[in-house]
Amino acid sequence: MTPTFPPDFEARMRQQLAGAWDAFAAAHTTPPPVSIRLNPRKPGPDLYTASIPWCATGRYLQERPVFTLDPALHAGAYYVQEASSMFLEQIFRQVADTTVPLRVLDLCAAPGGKSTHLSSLLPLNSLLVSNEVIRARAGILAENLQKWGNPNSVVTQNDPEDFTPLQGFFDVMVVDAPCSGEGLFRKDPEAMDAWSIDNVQLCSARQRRILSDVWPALKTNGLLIYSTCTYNRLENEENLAWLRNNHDVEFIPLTIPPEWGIEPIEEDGIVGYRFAPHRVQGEGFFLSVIRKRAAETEVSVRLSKPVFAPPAKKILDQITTWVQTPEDKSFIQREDLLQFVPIEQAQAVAFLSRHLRLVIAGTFVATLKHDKLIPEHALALSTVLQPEAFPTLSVSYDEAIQYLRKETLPATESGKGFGLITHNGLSLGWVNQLPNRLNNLYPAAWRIRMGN
Ligand SMILES: C[S@@+](CC[C@H](N)C(=O)[O-])C[C@H]1O[C@@H](n2cnc3c(N)ncnc32)[C@H](O)[C@@H]1O
Repeated sequence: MTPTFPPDFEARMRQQLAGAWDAFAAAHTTPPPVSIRLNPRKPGPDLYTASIPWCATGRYLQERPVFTLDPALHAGAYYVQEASSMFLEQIFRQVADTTVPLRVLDLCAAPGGKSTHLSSLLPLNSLLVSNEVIRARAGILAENLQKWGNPNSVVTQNDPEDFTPLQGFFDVMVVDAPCSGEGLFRKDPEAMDAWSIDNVQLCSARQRRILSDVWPALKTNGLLIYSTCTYNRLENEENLAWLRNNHDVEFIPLTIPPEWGIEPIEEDGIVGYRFAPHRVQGEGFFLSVIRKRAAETEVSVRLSKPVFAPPAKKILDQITTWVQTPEDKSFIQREDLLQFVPIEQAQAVAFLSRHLRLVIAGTFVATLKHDKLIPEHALALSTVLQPEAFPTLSVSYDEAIQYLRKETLPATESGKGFGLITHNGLSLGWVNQLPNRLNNLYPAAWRIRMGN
């Protein structure tokens, strides 16, 4: 049955879509497609049925499995994401230069759909700063990026205005702005109750504020990717026109085969792309790529004194055997926590720590407890874990679920000390092997609660 759309929304969309309103409304009576994006650096699950044309690792599923009960999801082998959003990939295929390390900001990043994608699209010696202003959501973002496992991510929890002083720091900025969410009405019909013209206006004004705050942090010739999951002009075309009127910008066109069903928008010098569910197999989405032409000064990331202490030699000797290619990593110690970042980005991360609230700086390796190193969960999920460094305990599906529920597993014959639990070649986390049982070290906050 066609949903009852908010009357003001329907009236506007009828006008905006001209003759296509009936097809648009009818698309809201069909179930939203289920799609996932595979992690190219982890063994993939054998789940997919069809590829998503604009994303090499995107797959449509025939039906929605119980994702929570799939160990591969918890291991970061894939991310559940609606298909239109995966279009981000085309910018990195067509416009951005990914042969060199890039500094990228994902400003409104939680829960991490675009950030996990960006982290795979960027060279591993790049720096991805994934930011989320709301504290609880920043925690979920950090969890998802740790599961994804790439060493190029930093998670921050800041207001957009905190980025204003970082002049010319970023090569690419993604602003996936908080919006009125018209494009999610099919997936989340309750979003219709929150919709109003006042809220659209409020969102549009907030988006302009966000863009003004972060604009100085983009380099000259740097790319801004602006996206929303809404259809109205106020939050899309009119915000782009406002950007063009207030800043020296160039809109970048992308090459899009017509059969993809994406609607290119070109008017008055602005260029954008609209996704609607009667034309694409995905939800409503809008995206535009903008190059900054104005000359921007670049902040110096050089600091007079080192911010982070290097670990003691004895510790370093041990943890460098736990990761692949330790020579291209910079290891640091923050209180009892040992972590690493790509060596090329060490100075930039130290600089950021002076300006931003870092939730995660690189990959957590271990915690120092009474002179003993306890491996961190993030290391188990890291794509650069040295697999030979720890004994592995390959478990069945039922045992994997037991482990992910943080239940105690029976002892094995394999030895004592820290061991890596794996299922279908994917690392799930650590256990401490004791003579009579395996002590389950899965993070309590991440455990599966379903069905308990
Ligand atoms: C569309 S969602 C981001 C989705 C995310 N990019 C992804 O792909 O998974 C917008 C995000 O902006 C955050 N947000 C809300 N108000 C904000 C503000 N004033 N400034 C910056 N971000 C804000 C929300 O908490 C939300 O996480």
